[in-house]
Amino acid sequence: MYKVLVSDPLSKEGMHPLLEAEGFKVDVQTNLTKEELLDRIPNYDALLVRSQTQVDAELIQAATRLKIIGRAGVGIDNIDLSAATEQGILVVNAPDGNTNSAAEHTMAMLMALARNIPQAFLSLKNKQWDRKSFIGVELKGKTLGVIGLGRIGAEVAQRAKGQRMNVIAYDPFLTDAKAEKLGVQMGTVQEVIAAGDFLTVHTPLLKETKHLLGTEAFKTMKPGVHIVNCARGGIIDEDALYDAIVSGKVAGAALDVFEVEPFVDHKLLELPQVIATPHLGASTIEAQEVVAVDVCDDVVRYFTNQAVKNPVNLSAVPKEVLKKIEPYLLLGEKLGSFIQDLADDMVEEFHVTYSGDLQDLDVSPITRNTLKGFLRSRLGESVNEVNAKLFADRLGVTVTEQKTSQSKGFTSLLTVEIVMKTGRRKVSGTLLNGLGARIVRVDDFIVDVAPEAHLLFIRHKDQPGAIGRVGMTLAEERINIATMQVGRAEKGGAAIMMLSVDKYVGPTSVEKLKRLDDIEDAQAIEL
Ligand SMILES: NC(=O)C1=CN([C@@H]2O[C@H](COP(=O)(O)OP(=O)(O)OC[C@H]3O[C@@H](n4cnc5c(N)ncnc54)[C@H](O)[C@@H]3O)[C@@H](O)[C@H]2O)C=CC1
Ligand SMILES: O=C(O)C(=O)COP(=O)(O)O
Repeated sequence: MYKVLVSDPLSKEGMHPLLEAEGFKVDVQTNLTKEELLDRIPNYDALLVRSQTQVDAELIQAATRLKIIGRAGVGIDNIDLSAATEQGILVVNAPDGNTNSAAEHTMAMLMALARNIPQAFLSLKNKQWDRKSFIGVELKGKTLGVIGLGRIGAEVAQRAKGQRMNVIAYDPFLTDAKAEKLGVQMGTVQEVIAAGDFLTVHTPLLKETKHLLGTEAFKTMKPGVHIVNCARGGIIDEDALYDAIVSGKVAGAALDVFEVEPFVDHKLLELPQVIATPHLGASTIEAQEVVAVDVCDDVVRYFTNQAVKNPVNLSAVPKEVLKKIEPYLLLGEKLGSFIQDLADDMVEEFHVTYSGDLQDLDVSPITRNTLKGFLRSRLGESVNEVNAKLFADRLGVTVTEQKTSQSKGFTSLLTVEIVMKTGRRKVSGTLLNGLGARIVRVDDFIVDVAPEAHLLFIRHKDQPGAIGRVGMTLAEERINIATMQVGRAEKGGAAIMMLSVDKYVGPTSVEKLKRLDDIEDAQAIEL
């Protein structure tokens, strides 16, 4: 008998695959304290949650019998994925079931915000017939800026078109074809932020999207902009939003999600321009039924030895193979992540080439890990070596794997090349005896740098003073240089600098570098 604990409210109708299957005992206990959960979890084979239960490393460590965690929804930021993977626990989610509900909730919030509906209702409840205080604005003809045009963002964009809004969107994986199909204009993130009369965010919460709308972004927005967040708290900096509303720059905000949840007292709610719901985007009868069916189905599949439909973690590599290729898995992941930071346009092709010793190995797990590194910095932790290829297919990125005998003098060489409409970028890495992983080539330039932490790749003209200007600018930004290499194709021609620095180089500092004389491009790389 497999024991399943359901620790967040799931639709009873949606749980039928599990309730009807033989050999499962389901306990629904949705109000457990952390201590109670820690105490009971060792008795269970499966755990089903939504966003409220914090499945942290402590809980996972205590879960000695647990084989599978099902997240009845999209976001998996309440689950410590690496702790689960380390302990061999499979995590599955339900990525599609609540898309429609979240999109409808976003539209409801957008319209309620434009017409002050919650505020007017509250006033009427307080026995005031006040028609003057709640003059709204129309949506028709206004511009909606959408940041993150994935499942939900795309649905919102289509609905906004129905309201006769103009839609401008930014998503690193947005293709011309998709933009055309949805009838949206494509822009950079800065262009979207500056163009919107209304702005709505639909990205996961990642290192790259944390405080995406912060003090600097608010400065560049249109005065009187309205902001909607039905994705994740933390994408918008709540303190910066508060200040922008108080200063009059932002006319109002509609929030379904918050940096810390749950709460009952929040300073943003003291502002009359803010309307809010307690994380209700996915809370419809329909969505809850579908997401519960999806995860319950996967739990049954897992225990009856069938392939699960929505795996979020776990490698499919046999242990013996894993041992041989393990060091290259990490190198591949780092190279994938490195090349993502070099991509300045939609990536259409992703090629991984193996040479030297690597020719004799089964390299497909390395390719999957490289692809995972590439996609993860944009799509978050839900991308893993199991599902990375699936994500690439969905995004229309062609992935190839090749072996060649040309290892350019290295014992083994792993090269990742991306092809975009605007050009190609390439990075190679190797494992050096005693020194570990190194990046040895970027485009056609030879470098030698450990793929770690904060790097800066600069293309410049080989002219006196260029290096000094970069050094001065970084000093002004209080960024310390740890190592620096320069290389050039020919005297006075194209040249590069590869720096490792002591802290994250933010977009403002990168822009400053790009504006320097003789500097053609600068890219911050976070590994
Ligand atoms: N309020 C609620 O109850 C619900 C919230 N959500 C949240 O909504 C968000 C979106 O969900 P889905 O559309 O299903 O996910 P998705 O994975 O289909 O779409 C996310 C999109 O964000 C894009 N993205 C990643 N980094 C970006 C960046 N720096 N700038 C712009 N775009 C970036 C990705 O390329 C991707 O297309 C997630 O955070 C999810 O957890 C989802 C369902 C319900
Ligand atoms: O699916 C998601 O990402 C959500 O945010 C929905 O969260 P919930 O299942 O309603 O707690």
